[in-house]
Amino acid sequence: MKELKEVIRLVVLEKRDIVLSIVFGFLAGMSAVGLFGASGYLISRAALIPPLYALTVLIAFLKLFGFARALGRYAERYFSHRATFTILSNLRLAFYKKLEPHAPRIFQKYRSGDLLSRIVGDVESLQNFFLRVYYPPVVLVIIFLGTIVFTSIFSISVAIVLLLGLVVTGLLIPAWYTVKQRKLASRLRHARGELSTEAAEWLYGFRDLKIYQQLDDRKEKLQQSSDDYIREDERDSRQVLSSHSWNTFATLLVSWIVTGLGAILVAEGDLNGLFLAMLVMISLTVFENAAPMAVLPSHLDDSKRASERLFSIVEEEDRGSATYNLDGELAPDIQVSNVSYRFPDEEREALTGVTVSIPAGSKTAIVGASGSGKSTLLQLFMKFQLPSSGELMVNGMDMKNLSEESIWANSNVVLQENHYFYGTIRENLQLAGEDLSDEEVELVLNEVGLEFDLDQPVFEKGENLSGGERQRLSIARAFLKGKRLWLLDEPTSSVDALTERMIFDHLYERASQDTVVLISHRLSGLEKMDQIIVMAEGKVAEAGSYDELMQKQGYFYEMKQIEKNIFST
Ligand SMILES: Nc1ncnc2c1ncn2[C@@H]1O[C@H](COP(=O)(O)OP(=O)(O)OP(=O)(O)O)[C@@H](O)[C@H]1O
Repeated sequence: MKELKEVIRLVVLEKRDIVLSIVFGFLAGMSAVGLFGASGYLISRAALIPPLYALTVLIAFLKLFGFARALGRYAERYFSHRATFTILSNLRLAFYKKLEPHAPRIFQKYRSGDLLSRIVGDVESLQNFFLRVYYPPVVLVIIFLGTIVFTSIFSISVAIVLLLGLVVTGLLIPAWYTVKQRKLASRLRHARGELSTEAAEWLYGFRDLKIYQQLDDRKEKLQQSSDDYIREDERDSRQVLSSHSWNTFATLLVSWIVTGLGAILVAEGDLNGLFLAMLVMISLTVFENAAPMAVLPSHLDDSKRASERLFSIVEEEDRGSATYNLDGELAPDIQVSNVSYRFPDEEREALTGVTVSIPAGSKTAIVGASGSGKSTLLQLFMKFQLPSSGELMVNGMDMKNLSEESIWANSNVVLQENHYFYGTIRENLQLAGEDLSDEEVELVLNEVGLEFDLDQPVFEKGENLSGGERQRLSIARAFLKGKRLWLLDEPTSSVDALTERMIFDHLYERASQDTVVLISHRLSGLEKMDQIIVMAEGKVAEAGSYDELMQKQGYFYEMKQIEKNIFST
């Protein structure tokens, strides 16, 4: 049950509703037993033409049991469903709180469809844990015990038959199907994950698939995943039906045994014949409560796997204690010593033995060939990942101990791909701060060379903006945030050279006292930087000021010559 530890913790929080569900479940179950038992007795008694008052009292009891049964069932459903919805909402919240700090790393690791299926599908699956796994066995056992104690007043042997019936329907059959279910359900969940991944790939990649005429292939794959899922789902449903059938068979068998045994006991004079119909009716009714046990194995297995899958996303990596916050008042000092990093499931290291020093308030450019590890290094500065080995210190503190939230809150970040929300230009810029005035926003838009009306609409993912406009909007967001650490990954790759120069002039002005790390694809305009780090194949090839690197005539110098030749031809 360790897979369900977190879910059980959240379930137990709803103590009040759990107790009320059990109390009213017990009331409903016992009232049903009372109702049918009393009707059996009434029929037998009526056949003997008793005085009218005896019948009137029995009929009054019947009405009372009928009323109590309906009330009990309603209240049980009300409290159990209320508990379920509260547990689900707590579960979503608890999961989201765990997910949030790991979000950037997780988005890189999981395909979006798989992640979505886990967040939506697995949380939904867990709604059955309380409703169909956690409390029904408790209600079943106490109703049976109550009924067995009552039955034993009339016949110990009938009570023993009921007890055996409880063991078979409440324990043996569910246990047998729990074992069988284990093999089946993992295939169903795998098929569901595959289907949602394929569906997401199909939707997100529709345009490119169409252009490259690969739609038919993908459609076939999607169809295949859908068929696999339907087949596994049918297999799962057959299993549930079979469990149901065996449970009902055992239930009816017990009623037959009670009838036969009762008849023998009456014939031998060990049981008053008046109570035979009552005992048979009781045995038929009490097993109604065993019906939910037929679906328990599939829901138990489903809940275990769902919980395991859900929390495995956020529990698999020790991210350090992260108890300290980055001081937002100071321009940070970053020291990287002998850092290596390998992406999960990758054989090759993205960074190998990287040592760099980025003093507080300095301006650093990182350049190098595509795939040389520039963005990976920047990701380590943002604590999207932790180094596989080596030391990364910020303001003298190990990165492991700094909370990622404080790093993100205190840095102005422009990544290669940034998100733009459906809304207006103003709303997209207010991501940097809700209280920003229109004047501040307009000033910054001017500095990045955009002449937008603040109420101009922005479509989903910024689809009505050009690549350069989107980048400049991101830079404007970073300008508006105004923190002391700037982490910029090719922020102007789609912007023309003149506008780029203007943007950098404003950047240097705004960040004159701040720590700036800029990944640049162009080698021009880096003269103003305090140092340039040249990366090659995950290592630092060379580092120094612009003049130093040019004098050295090494890797940077060569790159510069190549760039010059390209632009002069
Ligand atoms: N999420 C990832 N999973 C696995 N490998 C990755 C991932 N992201 C990057 N890599 C690999 O790590 C290496 C360094 O990539 P990185 O993005 O840091 O290079 P870069 O220098 O920033 O390249 P570019 O200039 O093209 O952006 C590459 O070999 C790349 O394939």
